[in-house]
Amino acid sequence: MTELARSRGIGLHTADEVRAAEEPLLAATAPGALMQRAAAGLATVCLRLLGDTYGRRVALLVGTGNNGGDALFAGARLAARGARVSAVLLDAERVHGPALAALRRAGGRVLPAGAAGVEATVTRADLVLDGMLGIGGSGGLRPPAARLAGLAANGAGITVAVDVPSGVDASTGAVEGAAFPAMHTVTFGAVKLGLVVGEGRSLAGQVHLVDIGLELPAATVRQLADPDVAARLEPPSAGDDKYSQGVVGIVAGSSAYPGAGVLCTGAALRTRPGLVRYAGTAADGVRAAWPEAIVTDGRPGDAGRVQAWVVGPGMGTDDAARSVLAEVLATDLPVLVDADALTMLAEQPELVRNRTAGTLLTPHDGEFGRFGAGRGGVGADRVAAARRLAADLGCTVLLKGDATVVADADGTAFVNGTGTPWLATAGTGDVLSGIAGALLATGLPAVEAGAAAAHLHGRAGQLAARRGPLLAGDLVRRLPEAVGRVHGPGPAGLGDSGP
Ligand SMILES: NC(=O)C1=CN([C@@H]2O[C@H](COP(=O)(O)OP(=O)(O)OC[C@H]3O[C@@H](n4cnc5c(N)ncnc54)[C@H](O)[C@@H]3O)[C@@H](O)[C@H]2O)[C@@H](O)CC1
Ligand SMILES: [K+]
Repeated sequence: MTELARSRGIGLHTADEVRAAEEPLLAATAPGALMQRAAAGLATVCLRLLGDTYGRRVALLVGTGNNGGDALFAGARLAARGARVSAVLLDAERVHGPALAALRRAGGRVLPAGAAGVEATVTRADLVLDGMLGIGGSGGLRPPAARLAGLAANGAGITVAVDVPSGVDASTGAVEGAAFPAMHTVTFGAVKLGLVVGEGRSLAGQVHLVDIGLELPAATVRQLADPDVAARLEPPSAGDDKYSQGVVGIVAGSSAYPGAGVLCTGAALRTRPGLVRYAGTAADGVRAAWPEAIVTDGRPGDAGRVQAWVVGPGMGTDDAARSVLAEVLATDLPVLVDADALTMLAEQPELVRNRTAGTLLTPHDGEFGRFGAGRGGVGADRVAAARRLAADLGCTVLLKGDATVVADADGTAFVNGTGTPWLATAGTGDVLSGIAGALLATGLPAVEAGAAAAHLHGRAGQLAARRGPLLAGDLVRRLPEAVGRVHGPGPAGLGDSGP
């Protein structure tokens, strides 16, 4: 197996996939065995978070399904270790019977959601365990559940979600109304896609995966961690020369606004310094900033041989820009299309429909909405949105966001884990394009180049933000460190494990 095939990243799964995988396992194991595995893993994480358990107050928010059962069985384990555990039942008539009995046997207290002492119980708890809704939840939280989520948010305790924060769609990360704000989510059998994308990402906090023996199908959506990105970013070998590491050509910026050209070219150089070419009207600015680049103020065809193109950031949308875009897309080379080039492409999508080489589109939500398949906006299911546009155009779409999504026309997708809110700054998109273009030129498939670039970009953002507010230029300066970081010995966890 190649290094790349081994480094496939962490699989992300939908609620339906998890339910389908549970069925045969439930049939093959003793009744209740899976729930005990889940509860044991859950209790272990809670014990670790609590530190000293004896006498600590734990509130369980208990819904009507198996998610509530997990919380109750875990609560019984914590009570057996000396914690003072109270279970708040959303519906006392519909609750997992054996789990409730186990909590009672262990000395736990039980009260209905409407009881007078609920507010104090939840807000003063050292740890609040959210077992209201798991993968069986749908739609927004109903009022009693929404109220409990609000109390937990205002309380002082550590908030821990069981499997998925209640109110978050486990498959999409969408939230309708209120949701439980978890500092930690203990999830069973597989990392649910909704924990790492959309609103679910920030509501899930740190994700802990408990193995309960599920055998899942190969994931169609994955998240790269540092070692996976390192495998896609081979250092040059002894036989390499400046041409053999992948040469990217950049068309970005303009004479009036050279910044995008400078940032994009710099990012490409700092990612893959072998050789970067630039062609466009920001030539003077790029030459002054990056003497290492080979620069022409002519057309792309005058730039010399490249293995991939980046076209778009700050290039304008006039007739000259349109003809440059058409020239680049008429090549049989991989092309990254960003910013102004996306605006032009949305009016002429036929320019990419029949391309045979990889085409990577990198829209933000506004640019996404300009395409036919993007009308109506991105919506709450960001992975589905990226897949829709990719399938419509027969290309690869990198949809920027808090958790950037990269999707291929065949449905293969990645969700990035390293994004930081600091990246919402002018010029950071130009940097991302430079990184992804440099990786495209190494021969990586567009979806992989996009995913690895988003990861590196986020890492550079995390590193730069440690010193305070970041500018796009700081990202370029931090790129060598980000590359070093992914090659380092860090643990192979979810991609957001920090700088
Ligand atoms: N199937 C299994 O063997 C295992 C399941 N596990 C747990 O079971 C969970 C799934 O259990 P369930 O399928 O029982 O489903 P849930 O426990 O997620 O919730 C289902 C219940 O919630 C109610 N509900 C749905 N939407 C609601 C809303 N918006 N507001 C209020 N109530 C709502 C439904 O009426 C139903 O009674 C998993 O997330 C996991 O925590 C784990 O114990 C591992 C093993
Ligand atoms: K939950």
